[in-house]
Amino acid sequence: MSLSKAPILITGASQRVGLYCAERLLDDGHSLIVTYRSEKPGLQRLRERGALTLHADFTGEASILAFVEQLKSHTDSLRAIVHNASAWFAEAPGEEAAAFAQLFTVHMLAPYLINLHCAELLQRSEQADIVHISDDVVRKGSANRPAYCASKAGLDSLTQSFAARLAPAIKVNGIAPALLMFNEDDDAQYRAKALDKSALGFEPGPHVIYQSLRYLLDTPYITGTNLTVNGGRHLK
Ligand SMILES: NC(=O)C1=CN([C@@H]2O[C@H](COP(=O)(O)OP(=O)(O)OC[C@H]3O[C@@H](n4cnc5c(N)ncnc54)[C@H](OP(=O)(O)O)[C@@H]3O)[C@@H](O)[C@H]2O)C=CC1
Ligand SMILES: Nc1nc2c(c(=O)[nH]1)N=C([C@H](O)[C@@H](O)CO)CN2
Repeated sequence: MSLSKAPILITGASQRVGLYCAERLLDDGHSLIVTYRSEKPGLQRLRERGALTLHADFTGEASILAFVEQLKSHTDSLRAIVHNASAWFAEAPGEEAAAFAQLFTVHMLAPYLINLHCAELLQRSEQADIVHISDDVVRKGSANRPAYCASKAGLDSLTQSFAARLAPAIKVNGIAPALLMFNEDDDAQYRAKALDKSALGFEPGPHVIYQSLRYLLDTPYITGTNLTVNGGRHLK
């Protein structure tokens, strides 16, 4: 499938924030390519709306580079890359190294290799952006999920490095959310505790990430920046 104008690529867009932003970008008239790891109901709607859905499980260098080759067989340019794919879990006792490797791969190695190998596609677009979806938790660290937090901290470093390396043709920025959307299995106690951590105290939902993404895509003079979208967690 060859796409007309330079598409936007969002990784991990089969559900939740990625799926929501994909729908909004289609509403805005963008061509869209999304990656998914497992087939989910929302993907069919994206396909019906003309998005190209590519399967990708970022498990290591080979699978990441295989995805890049698959992507390049469908398009020779990109308007933007949104690195949204992510895993969020605490390392299980005895499985710490495997967990760290998995989180490093999805949050750092995949954005790193995709940016390196797809910069040429972005350079063919008049406006070009890379957006890394990070996490406000990097600000203070995480006792419960140190490996997750470290991998997101590494992603923040990549934001600055690629911003310096790819300027002026490509802007590179991050978005650092705190609580956006609860997961189904989050109980009432967890939800109350999480809401109490921010000054604004509510679950914002995925629209605040779309608003942040729209701002970064539309503003020509921002690069190397990490937008904090945390409801004022740093105030408490
Ligand atoms: N939700 C929240 O409250 C917050 C989210 N964030 C960040 O915002 C972004 C979106 O969050 P959310 O929508 O909750 O994300 P999800 O937890 O729903 O994960 C997004 C997608 O990433 C995919 N994924 C996971 N591992 C891999 C992998 N190895 N290779 C390819 N794809 C993979 C998942 O695929 P599959 O469906 O197969 O599991 C999933 O569909 C993430 O980067 C997250 O870290 C930050 C702070 C708070
Ligand atoms: N990939 C994911 N990352 C994160 C998630 C999630 O569901 N998937 N959720 C959070 C929490 O909402 C946290 O911000 C508040 O407890 C963090 N990252």
